Amino acid sequence: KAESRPKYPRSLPSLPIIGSLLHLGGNPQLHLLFHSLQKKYGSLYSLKMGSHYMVVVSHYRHAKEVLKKGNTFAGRPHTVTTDMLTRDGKDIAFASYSPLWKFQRKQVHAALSVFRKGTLALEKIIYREAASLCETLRTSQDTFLDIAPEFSRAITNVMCSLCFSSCYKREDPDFEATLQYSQGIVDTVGQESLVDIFPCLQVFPNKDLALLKRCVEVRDRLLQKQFKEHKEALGSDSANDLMDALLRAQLNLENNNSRLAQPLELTDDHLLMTVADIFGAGVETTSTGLKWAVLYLLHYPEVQRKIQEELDQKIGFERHPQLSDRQQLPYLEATISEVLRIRPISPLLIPHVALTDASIGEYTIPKGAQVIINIWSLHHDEKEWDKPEEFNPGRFLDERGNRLYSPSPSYLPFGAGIRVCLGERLAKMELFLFLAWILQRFTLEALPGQSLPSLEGKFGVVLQVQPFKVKARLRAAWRDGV
Ligand code: HEM
Repeated sequence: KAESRPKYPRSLPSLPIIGSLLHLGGNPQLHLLFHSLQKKYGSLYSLKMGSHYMVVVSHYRHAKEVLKKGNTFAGRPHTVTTDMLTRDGKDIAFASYSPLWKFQRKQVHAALSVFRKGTLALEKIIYREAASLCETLRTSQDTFLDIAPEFSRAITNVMCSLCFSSCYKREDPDFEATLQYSQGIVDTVGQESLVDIFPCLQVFPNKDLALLKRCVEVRDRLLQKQFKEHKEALGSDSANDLMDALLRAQLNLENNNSRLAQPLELTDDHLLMTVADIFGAGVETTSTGLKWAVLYLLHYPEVQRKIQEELDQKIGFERHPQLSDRQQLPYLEATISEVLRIRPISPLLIPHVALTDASIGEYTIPKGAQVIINIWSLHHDEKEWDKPEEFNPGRFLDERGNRLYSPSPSYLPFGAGIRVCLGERLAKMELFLFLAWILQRFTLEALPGQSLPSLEGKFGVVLQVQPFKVKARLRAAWRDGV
């Protein structure tokens, strides 16, 4: 009996060594390039980056199949840059599926749930930072300001509180170093740079790699300092942040390992890389989300006005917005959803790897294949979204203005399944609270007499916003000394 032959996804032409590189035309906007290749190769196709076999997924049905098929696609590729960043995958985001990875995820998840309440209530930390950000905007309300560093500062401080219970003053040299190394990492990691495609190139001097190395050194010096202080203080009542939680988990594991069928070792490296990961994954993503939101509000002042009307009606001017107001502010919530749709912060997710021979739809996917899920394509699929390039928060609301949670299944800004973003709830809290606080007090304005700043993103580990300036004008109700 003839066995049915495996059917592989259609492939871009490929040459030895360089693979399909010539057919990618050197376009650095990989999400757009992959999106456009669908026209010729269909919604599931393959290509070779150097010698790596990659499958690109552009339809939500296939995407959900990949993300929700247990751990089949829960691997991650090793790359030169991410290995340098994570001490060879000892973190969560870039580590392949393993029992230890599961343990690390579980610990962080548990810690984040605890931190929603209690002394380290994340909500209160965000209020503190939102208040401080509003104060900065108030003092510079007559100038056009680059708001990006202000968002980075605010979110960095939220993450510093969460990870280390520390909060930096503006001038603190450690804080400035943190801001700088974070930017350096965003500029260098995951760009599908040549070193990642051809690891052998790392023997030649490489500017990006040298910068990443310097940034990692600075990060490690600061991490080590926190680690030492936390280890010394462990056991005292003040032990309450993510680093403490992981130190306790490490101790528990050491004490209980003999009872486990498969002993696990959470080394200091794993612990440090987990904290660094949460910090890294938490800062750039959320501040980028805030930047996109502000940029879209400059382009669509009518959306800004509607959010302010909603805030004025539901909250007024006597108190600040709180997390419990979310249900009351569906238009703001819908605007956040629409920002994450139209400019997905992580447009290609993080690459997944098939851990066994597998399939997607009718196609055979060999073990070891990298699977790239093009969220950009999902979020701009014309069959799912009416005029996808139009910014329209209304698409997330029903006719009565109530919030519709998923107008289309083709919406996955945080991924799904076992690798879903660990910080989704925290990120949504931050986006909601920072925007609500800012728009309750200020109206955001673009530079007059000039064309509006570009809505084109720059592909990288996050979809970056090009620098722009904004004036935050205090609204009438707040002008008299609030
Ligand atoms: C608006 C903000 C954010 C967005 C849009 C976002 C989105 C994502 C996406 C798309 C992934 C990849 C999922 C995949 O590969 O399938 C991811 C992974 C991850 N995110 Fe987020 N994220 C955000 C904020 C955060 C925050 C605040 C934290 C930390 C508390 C965080 C922690 C993580 C971690 C640890 C992973 C890796 C999960 C794993 O590989 O198992 N993220 N995020």
